[in-house]
Amino acid sequence: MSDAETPADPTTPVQPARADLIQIQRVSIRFRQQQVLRNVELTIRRGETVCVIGESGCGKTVLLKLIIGLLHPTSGKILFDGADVTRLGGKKLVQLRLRFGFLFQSAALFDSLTVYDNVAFGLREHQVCDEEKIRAIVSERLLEVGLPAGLERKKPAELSGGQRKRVGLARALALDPEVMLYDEPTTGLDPIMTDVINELILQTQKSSKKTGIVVTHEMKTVQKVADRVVMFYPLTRIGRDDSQILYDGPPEGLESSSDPRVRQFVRGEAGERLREMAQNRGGGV
Ligand SMILES: Nc1ncnc2c1ncn2[C@@H]1O[C@H](COP(=O)(O)OP(=O)(O)OP(=O)(O)O)[C@@H](O)[C@H]1O
Repeated sequence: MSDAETPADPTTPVQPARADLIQIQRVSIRFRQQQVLRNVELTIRRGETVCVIGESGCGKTVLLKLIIGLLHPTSGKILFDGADVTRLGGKKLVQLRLRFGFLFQSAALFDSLTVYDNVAFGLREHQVCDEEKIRAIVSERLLEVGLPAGLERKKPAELSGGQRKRVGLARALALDPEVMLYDEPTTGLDPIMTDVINELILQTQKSSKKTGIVVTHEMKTVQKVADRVVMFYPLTRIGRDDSQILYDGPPEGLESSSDPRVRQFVRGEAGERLREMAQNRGGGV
């Protein structure tokens, strides 16, 4: 009998929900010669929405993939609700991933399936309910993300970028996950649609008290949805003993951070990078 089938022992007191939902403990990852993360320590608490920011290539997406066991750390541990993700495989890993919803940069929809079938995909795959219930859930989720009726028969190629993101969000929410992972959810959208997606993320997080991790380059997204912001820095730019996390705190504190690298990043000031590029070319700015 698997753990999942073991009947609950009524004499065992119910464990209170663990406040520290995701614990990243001294995690490092290297791809061949390239070290991307080094001794990262980070705890995500249940119910909070954490925005992860940082320069392109500093390892934000790698971090999300480590959390759901798509990548394995070279060293260190990742605990989800007390279970060591790095040791899970097979059925247990599938069960773990069911507790997560993902909205990827590209929305990652199946091109050959209709909007309806895309949103229904996970529910059918994991046989969580019958078709009648699936129909009700799909309609509810599409309504939640503000997509008009009739759109469910279309294919992804017939949708705008913003509509595709919303279908991706509806699909991610279909299984009512505990944790939502968003990887650059507003990239490529116009400012209005960006705000629509930000608002949907905010509503999702607040109404169902989900835990959320949002990888983003958009400071408006950060200001709107984050309870907490974590800023990573590329390993190539820091010393051997320096922490890769430059900032961990509330969004309001970013602008006044004591670290000039944080202030420059959030203001989008390229000063240091321009000087480096000029130096590499052998000239001044
Ligand atoms: N599976 C992989 N194999 C080899 N290298 C990888 C793999 N996945 C990521 N990398 C490398 O790890 C580094 C960090 O990648 P990652 O996608 O996490 O960056 P990021 O911070 O999300 O960047 P961006 O903001 O541009 O999306 C990159 O240099 C990338 O080439």
